[in-house]
Amino acid sequence: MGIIDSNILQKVEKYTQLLWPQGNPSFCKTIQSYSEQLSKLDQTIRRMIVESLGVEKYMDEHMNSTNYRLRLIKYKEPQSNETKTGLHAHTDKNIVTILYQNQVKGLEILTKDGQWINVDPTPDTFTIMIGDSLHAWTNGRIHAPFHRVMMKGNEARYSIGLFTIPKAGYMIKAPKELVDEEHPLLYMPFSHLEFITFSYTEEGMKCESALKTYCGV
Ligand SMILES: O=C(O)CCC(=O)C(=O)O
Ligand SMILES: [Fe+2]
Repeated sequence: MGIIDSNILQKVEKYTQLLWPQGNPSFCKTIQSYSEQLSKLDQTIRRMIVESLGVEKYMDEHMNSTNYRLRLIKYKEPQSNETKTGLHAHTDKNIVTILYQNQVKGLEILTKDGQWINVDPTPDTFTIMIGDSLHAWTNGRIHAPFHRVMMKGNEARYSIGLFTIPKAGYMIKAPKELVDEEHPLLYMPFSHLEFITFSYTEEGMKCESALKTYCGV
């Protein structure tokens, strides 16, 4: 289930009507309040990234270039001793993803030296993932990791992801201050929507990095 603009109550109410035509105020309030609070965490993280790269002059442009989408996901228990893939290995295509989950393990991240490691968050932990669009905007300074969900055992896994997404029409382009001889431009400017569309094509799905294939220099 995916809710666009989940930090805006009217948008959540409109979506909720599809599931509960008579309305569900408690669901709406919970979703909106969760999204609003985590959007502040997202903004803190992005401000820290922009500052740490010394490109504060792009702060407003960057902060105003995004929307939020909330996704609620259920991974069924395999009900056998075999490990089953819940979600194939991928990089997120957006800016930042903030994940929260129940206490059923399954999320794995590929380290830069090629090892799959388990993510095992405590109930008071969020997992923050950088997506391809922020990786490209920082001209590769920040890594967007491959991750996947592997299910075993007999309990379902639930996760909730808040995805920060570039607004339609916004062109993702690394600030010129992040491009120099030591750091040549890695990706041509691109539209997130067009990149997503490419990533779902046969070519986009079979290449190792949809981002590199789509707009790599
Ligand atoms: O369920 C999770 O923990 C990961 C979800 C995820 O990677 C995604 O939706 O892109
Ligand atoms: Fe993901």
